[in-house]
Amino acid sequence: MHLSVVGSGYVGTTIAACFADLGHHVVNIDIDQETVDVINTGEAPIHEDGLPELLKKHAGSNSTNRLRATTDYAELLDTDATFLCLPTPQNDDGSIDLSIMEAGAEQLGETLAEKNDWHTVVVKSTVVPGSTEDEITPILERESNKTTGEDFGVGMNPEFLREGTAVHDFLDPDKIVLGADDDRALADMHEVFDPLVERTQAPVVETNTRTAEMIKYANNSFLAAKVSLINDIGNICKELGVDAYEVADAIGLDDRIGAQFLRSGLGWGGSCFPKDTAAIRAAARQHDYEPFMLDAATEVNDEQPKRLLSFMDKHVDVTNKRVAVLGLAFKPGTDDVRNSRAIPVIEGLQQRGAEIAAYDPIAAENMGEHFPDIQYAESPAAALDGASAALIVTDWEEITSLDEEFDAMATPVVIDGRRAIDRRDGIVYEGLTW
Ligand SMILES: NC(=O)c1ccc[n+]([C@@H]2O[C@H](COP(=O)([O-])OP(=O)(O)OC[C@H]3O[C@@H](n4cnc5c(N)ncnc54)[C@H](O)[C@@H]3O)[C@@H](O)[C@H]2O)c1
Ligand SMILES: O=c1ccn([C@@H]2O[C@H](COP(=O)(O)OP(=O)(O)O[C@H]3O[C@H](CO)[C@@H](O)[C@H](O)[C@H]3O)[C@@H](O)[C@H]2O)c(=O)[nH]1
Repeated sequence: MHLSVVGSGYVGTTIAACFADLGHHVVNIDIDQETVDVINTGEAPIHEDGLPELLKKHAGSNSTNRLRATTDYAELLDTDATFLCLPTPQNDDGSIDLSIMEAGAEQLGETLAEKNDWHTVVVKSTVVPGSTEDEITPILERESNKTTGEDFGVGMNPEFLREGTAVHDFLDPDKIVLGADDDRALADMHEVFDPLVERTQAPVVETNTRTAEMIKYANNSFLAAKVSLINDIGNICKELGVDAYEVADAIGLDDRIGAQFLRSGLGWGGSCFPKDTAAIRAAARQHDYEPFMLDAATEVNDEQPKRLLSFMDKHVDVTNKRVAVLGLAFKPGTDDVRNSRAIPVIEGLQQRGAEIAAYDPIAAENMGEHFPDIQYAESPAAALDGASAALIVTDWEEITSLDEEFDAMATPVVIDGRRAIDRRDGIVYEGLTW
C-alpha cells in the first residue's frame, strides 16, 4: 500500500520506518525541515534502538526508497491512507490539548479537498474517547468539503510501543487495535496490518473509534497504577525492614499479577504515563466522576522523588555541596527527558542549595534545555568525584556497573532510586524501597 504518516517524532518515524520494512511505500510528513532532511539522508532524528538500520535500509541513498520524508502535505494525495502521529500534550489542568491535532487535521482536510478517490485517515495519537468522532472528523469534513463514510474513512489505531524498544515493540506487538466506525476504513486498516499479522500472529481487536481510544488510556493507566501500587507496597516494605524486590519476584509468579512492571523505585515519567493519566482523570472529572485509584496512583508517583531526597537529607546536608545525579533520561535506552523523575530530583537539590553534577550517556543535551545552569559531567566517575551524595535516577547499564567510582566521593552517600547497585562496605547506601 501507499501510506502517509504525519509527524516524524518517536511514534511517527518509528512506524513510518516499520511500515516501509513491511513492504509499504511511505511518505513521512513533518513541519520541521531539519527532521525531514535527517530522515532523507537515511539517519534517525531521535535515539531509538534499531531505527538507524531501518532508515538506512529504506530511506536515503542506496536504499529500497520505500520511505521518504517531506514537509509538503500535498504528497499524501498519492497515498491510500494517512496515519496522524501528532503530539497530544496536556493543558495546565491536565486535560488533553488537541490543538496540534486540530491543526494537523485542518491541513490534512484542506489537502484531501483535492483528492478524487477514497482515502482513509487513521488517528494514531493518544486522544481521549470521542476525540476522533467529535473533534477530528468534523474538521476533516469541513476542510475537505467531503463526507466521512462516503468520500473518506476514519479510523483509530492506538499505539503501544515503548521508547527504547519502539521498533521491536511495533514489529512484535501483543495486540493490534483497529477502531473504525465504517467498514471501508476498517478494511483499509486490515490491509495495512496484514503483513504484520501474518508474520507475528498478533491478535487483532476490532472495535469502534471511541473504544479504541479508551483501550489506550486503560492500558497506560493500568500499567502506571501497577507501578504505583508496587511503589506503595515497596515503601511499606522499607519501613517494615522487608526487601520489596524479593516480595515483587514472588508475587510476580502469580499469573494473575505477572512479573512485569513490578520494579519499585522513583516511579514513572516519560511522555506518556504522566500526561495520559492526567488526561483521562480530567476527562472523568468533566463527567463528574472522581477517579480515586488514578488520583492515588499519581499521588504515590509524585511522592517518590521527595522520599529519595528525604533519605539523602537523613545522611548529609547538601547545602553548597556537590551532589551527583546519575541518569537523566526517564528510563534507559532513550534520550527523552520529558517528565523524567530527574526533573523533580534536580529541583529539590536546587532548593537545598546543592551544586549539581549530572551525568547521562545520551540525555544530557535534552536536559540542558530544562536546566542550563547545572554541571553536566562527561562520565559517572567525573560526576562522583568529590561529591557528598550520589542520587541514582536512571538504571543505565553504565550506572548499574559502577563500583569503585563511589570511592572518589567526599562522603560516599548513595541513594538508589532504581535498585541499580548493590549495598557494600565503604558506602552509605539507601535504597528507595528496600
Ligand atoms: N512517544 C511514545 O512512546 C508514544 C507511544 C505511543 C503513543 N504515543 C502518542 O503518539 C503521539 C505522538 O507522540 P510522539 O512522542 O511521537 O510525539 P513527538 O513530539 O516525538 O513528535 C511529534 C512530531 O510532530 C511534528 N508536528 C507538529 N505539528 C505538526 C503538523 N501540523 N504537521 C506535521 N508534523 C507536525 C513535530 O515536528 C514532531 O516531529 C502522542 O499522542 C503520544 O501520546 C507516544
Ligand atoms: O517496573 C517498572 C516499569 C516502569 N517504570 C517506569 O515507568 C515509566 C514508563 O516506562 P515504560 O512503560 O517502559 O516506557 P514508555 O516508553 O513511557 O511506554 C509507556 O507509554 C507508551 C506511550 O503511551 C506506551 O505506548 C507503552 O505501552 C507504555 O509502556 C518509566 O519512567 C520507567 O522507569 C518503573 O518505575 N517500574
